[in-house]
Amino acid sequence: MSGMLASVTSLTEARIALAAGVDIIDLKAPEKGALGALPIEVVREIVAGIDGACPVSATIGDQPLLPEPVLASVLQMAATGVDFVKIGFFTGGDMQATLDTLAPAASGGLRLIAVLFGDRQPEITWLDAIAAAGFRGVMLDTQDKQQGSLLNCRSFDFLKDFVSAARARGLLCGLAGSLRKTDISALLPLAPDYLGFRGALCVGSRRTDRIDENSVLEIRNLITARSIAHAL
Ligand SMILES: O=C[C@H](O)COP(=O)(O)O
Repeated sequence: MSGMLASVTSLTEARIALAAGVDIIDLKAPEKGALGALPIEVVREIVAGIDGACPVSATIGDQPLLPEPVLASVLQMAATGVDFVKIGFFTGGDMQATLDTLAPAASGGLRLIAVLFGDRQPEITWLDAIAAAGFRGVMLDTQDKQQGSLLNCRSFDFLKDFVSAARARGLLCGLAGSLRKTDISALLPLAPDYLGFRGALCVGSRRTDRIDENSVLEIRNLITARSIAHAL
């Protein structure tokens, strides 16, 4: 049964997501990019406000995979008490050197999620190095939010192979990327651990606008209903 991740920008939005029954509350600043980071003090406020009622993840911002800056951002975000720290695999860095630098933090208990971008030609073979570095999970998202849904930029077979490869390596697996409610029926048969949303939850489907409670509930209920139907 797949779960639902909702990306929020404030404690008010986090409480709406919690009340709707989402499975992961994800903290990010959409106006700062694909994985924009919220200010540390806002993250702390939300973590305190949710108070363990639901797993919370947070992004460290759109930054190249450079070992020391990424490690510093990860440690700072982890110190807020979030359950998962999400790291974008942006170009312009050294993926293996960064994974090597993060591995001790992962083995020390930090639950790290690698976010790959379906619109940036990710390689499924990267999952070997991500798993070897001790990451807890992996997501396939999109970087350019103007290019439409994840389904517009990767084939269904690729998504199927990605989810299977993550599962085979013991990695939690999420699919996201400008997903719309009409994408849910197509994606749930792949049985990712969760589907991630921001844009579709927002007023006018504008990811930088506020989330709309009814949209959150509608997508939550669609995922639940379609998962049950698929399981029967
Ligand atoms: O992790 C999930 C992402 O926040 C999804 O955001 P999006 O729907 O704007 O692509």
